[in-house]
Amino acid sequence: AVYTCFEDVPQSSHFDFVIVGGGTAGNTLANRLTENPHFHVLVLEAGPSNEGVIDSMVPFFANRASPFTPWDWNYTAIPQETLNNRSIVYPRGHILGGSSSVILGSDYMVYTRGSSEDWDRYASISQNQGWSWHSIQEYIRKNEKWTEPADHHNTTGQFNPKLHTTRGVNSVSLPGFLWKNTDERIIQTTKDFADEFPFNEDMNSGSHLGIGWTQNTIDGSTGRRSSSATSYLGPHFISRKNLNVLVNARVTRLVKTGTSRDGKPEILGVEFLDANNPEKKFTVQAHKELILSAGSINTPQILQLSGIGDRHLLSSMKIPVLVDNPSVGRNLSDHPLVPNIWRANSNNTFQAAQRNATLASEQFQEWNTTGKGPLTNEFTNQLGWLRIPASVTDFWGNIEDPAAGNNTAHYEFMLCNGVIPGASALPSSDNYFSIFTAVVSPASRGSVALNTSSPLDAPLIDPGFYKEEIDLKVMKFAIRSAQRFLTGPAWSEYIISAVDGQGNTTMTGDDSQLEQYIKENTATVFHPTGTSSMSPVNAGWGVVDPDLKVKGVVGVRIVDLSVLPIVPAAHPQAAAYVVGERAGDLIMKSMGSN
Ligand SMILES: Cc1cc2nc3c(=O)[nH]c(=O)nc-3n(C[C@H](O)[C@H](O)[C@H](O)COP(=O)(O)OP(=O)(O)OC[C@H]3O[C@@H](n4cnc5c(N)ncnc54)[C@H](O)[C@@H]3O)c2cc1C
Repeated sequence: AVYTCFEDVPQSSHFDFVIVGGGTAGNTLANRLTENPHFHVLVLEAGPSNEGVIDSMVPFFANRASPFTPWDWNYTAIPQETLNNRSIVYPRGHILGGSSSVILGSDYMVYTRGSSEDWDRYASISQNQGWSWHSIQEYIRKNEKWTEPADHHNTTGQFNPKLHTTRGVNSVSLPGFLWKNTDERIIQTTKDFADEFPFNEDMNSGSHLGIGWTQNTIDGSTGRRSSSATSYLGPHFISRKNLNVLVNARVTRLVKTGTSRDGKPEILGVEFLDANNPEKKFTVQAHKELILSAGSINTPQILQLSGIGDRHLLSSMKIPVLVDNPSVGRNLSDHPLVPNIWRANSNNTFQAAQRNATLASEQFQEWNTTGKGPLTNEFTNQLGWLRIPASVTDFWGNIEDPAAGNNTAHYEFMLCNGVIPGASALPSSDNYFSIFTAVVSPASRGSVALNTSSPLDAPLIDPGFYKEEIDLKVMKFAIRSAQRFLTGPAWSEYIISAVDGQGNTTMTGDDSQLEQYIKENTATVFHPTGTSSMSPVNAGWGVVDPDLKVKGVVGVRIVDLSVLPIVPAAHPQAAAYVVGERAGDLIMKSMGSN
């Protein structure tokens, strides 16, 4: 069951596994471990329950769940020199379901598995074939539950049914509401410009290049978002006697409980604050393993607060050093994103309901009573995964191509029928079309580090955008590519003119004007990864072994997106689910339980 008060949690003295963070990967693991009725699991989640949070249920209200709400950690990144010293908002889910429950403005419920080369690179970096594309297919099948889109439209040619299954846990669907005015133009342009913008029937095959229909974590039968909380903690799972979830429980540090025979600290305890009783610190101990699933920002923060990290940083905060590991919090990779907006000759865009309260209310009623209509969708019906063509000579100079291989994208298009509410300021009049561009195989790296020794203070988050100039070059190419896309004949009567960005910058100017446009308008796609990276056993770097056990200690694994060494060229919630599923498998096997 889900509890709001620690005293109400039964068997509070005996838990085999304690999972810190009821997010995407954490809830997946909690579900799999409690398939064994003898394993008692406690999940400690800092945020509130997702029950009744309408903004987290309605796909099109996704942007309202974050930022600056109780369901968000409300982080801001440190000022980025490369973005004219701007500090950008850096949302993270603070709610049961974690970041799979909050989806803001420019990012959605997009379900993308990445390219096969991304996963094969993880296997190669970690020297463990269990992370290869071939090996993770079983976890994709355990995760995905394909559902018909909410409007039951004919989906022939919009996905490849052979790649999908209805047997998993987490609902996935195609768009449940079609925007004919833009859907048809986008697909037509993949025919008109087939060389540069080829159509891809299903970008989740492992070969993701091209433009195709977006798959989302939405349950088409209800028109509602599917998160790790609604799926893996759904009614027939959360009723298990051995599955206990405590919300409003913020873990402040891990606690050493002993020393192993080979002299390593054994860590099975956690200290946490219960929002109902903020004066008191609680501790709880796992009997078998402690799992950190607090996500790419909070997992390294908790490690550092517990004395696991770079000794120079820890000493400067007067935190006793348990394990000196400079890799903790380093190696962050994320996707920078720029919204590109054009005035459109249409009155059938997102803006119609934004400016008409009666229409907005009708759309909500339709969603609420029938599970149909425009609110069953997120914001993009089509995505593109694209590369700098080999014909562009001298693009990379001496720099090694940062993509995982020749079939992996350098940049992405998210194509939207208007200005997305919350993602950009809504102009007071007219209608729009937008293409969000993102650098999806970045060379730059950032970091997460404690700002103070207080667990209640936000860490310093540095996404490191454009630290490597090549990423800026890729973004320039991506925006010009978006402009080329709209020169297709399908758009000639539709696109009126490009709209200026923040700070009166324009995307249509020369190289240096375009650079200013990028610097003033870059945000994050919210995909930080790699801050507790896995590395080969006995490597001189990295935070966890390929079985996700924390190096240098006994008792703790990390099970969230922070363990993947590089952000995939994908929206990474599917990857977080894969990490949760594989961790379940690894732990069950190590306990002799399957
Ligand atoms: C606004 C937004 C939109 C996104 N949109 C998409 C998308 O459309 N498609 C996609 O594929 N990906 C998307 N992502 C990225 C994706 O959601 C994340 O990469 C993924 O969910 C990460 O999973 P995780 O398990 O690593 O962490 P999370 O799901 O973030 O889970 C971490 C959990 O730990 C909890 N926690 C943290 N610290 C503590 C603590 N001290 N004590 C107790 N609990 C703690 C958090 O509250 C949270 O519930 C989005 C992310 C955000 C923030």
